[in-house]
Amino acid sequence: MKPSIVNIANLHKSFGSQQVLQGVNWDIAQGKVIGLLGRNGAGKSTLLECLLGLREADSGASTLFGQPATALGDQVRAAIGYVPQKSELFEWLTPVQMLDYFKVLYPRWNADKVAGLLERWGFAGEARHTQIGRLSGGEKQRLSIIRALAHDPALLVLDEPVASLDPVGRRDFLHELVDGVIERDTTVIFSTHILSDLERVALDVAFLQGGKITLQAPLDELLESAHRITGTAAALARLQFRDEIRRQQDRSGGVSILARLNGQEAADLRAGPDLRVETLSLEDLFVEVTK
Ligand SMILES: Nc1ncnc2c1ncn2[C@@H]1O[C@H](COP(=O)(O)OP(=O)(O)OP(=O)(O)O)[C@@H](O)[C@H]1O
Repeated sequence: MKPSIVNIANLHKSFGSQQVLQGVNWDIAQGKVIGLLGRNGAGKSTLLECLLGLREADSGASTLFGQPATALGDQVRAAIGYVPQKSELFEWLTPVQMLDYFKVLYPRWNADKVAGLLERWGFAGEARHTQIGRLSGGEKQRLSIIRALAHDPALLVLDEPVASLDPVGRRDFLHELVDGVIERDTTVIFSTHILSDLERVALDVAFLQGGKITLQAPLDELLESAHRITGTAAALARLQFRDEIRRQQDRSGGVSILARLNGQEAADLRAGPDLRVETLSLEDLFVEVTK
């Protein structure tokens, strides 16, 4: 079994009376690539910040590489790459100056990789000597990603990394993630709302809902096994599932169950009367799980 890189135990965080994280438990093994999903305001950024020790939780613990996130040693710090939702780059420096500044801080800085990414990601010409404050939102985001990848981190945490990228920028980023990062057994956690991107790179998905990770599974397995079963309350009342995700009743009295089924279980249900059994797209699944 691969070692655990991130371990979160019973993490709570409130802002005033608003309880955002309500007992998050999450264990992430080395080499996992996880897409973190949740509705706007679900607490994804808060969770990623608490996970990294950048924001103090009210209770509970987060450990990275076995060390408390709030007291990381230099070696562990140097093994982490982070792209925040709003990048805080040094606006008065140029991209080259900013990267030179960070280079000194990281023993494993990969200068060849940085040069290649600058070249391919739109910083071949003038932009590399333009003050960062004058770059567009997408250019700043690319730069923030370059900075996070530059030291070949063992743990990469990305908070909506592609939100301001155009389709070409997103494709370039996904390429880099698949070829340059995931292949090296890097552990990656990234939050996103762009589900099509997730289907291209995420091996696992985790849903944050109601302040907890309510579901985590390999994406392909989940898409294959997740079914929505609908029918009358009477027909569904009899059904019990080994792997039921949620069960709810709508206003008209109809019931819908979201459950993970194997092929045989789905076929048996379909053969019975009064039930509708459907597989779900990732978007449908997102809607169902985060209701
Ligand atoms: N510093 C803060 N002070 C007060 N409330 C905050 C603070 N940071 C976050 N919140 C609140 O906590 C909740 C979760 O915010 P968070 O940014 O973690 O959500 P998110 O899942 O990342 O959302 P999105 O998908 O929109 O980026 C929101 O309701 C937000 O308003």
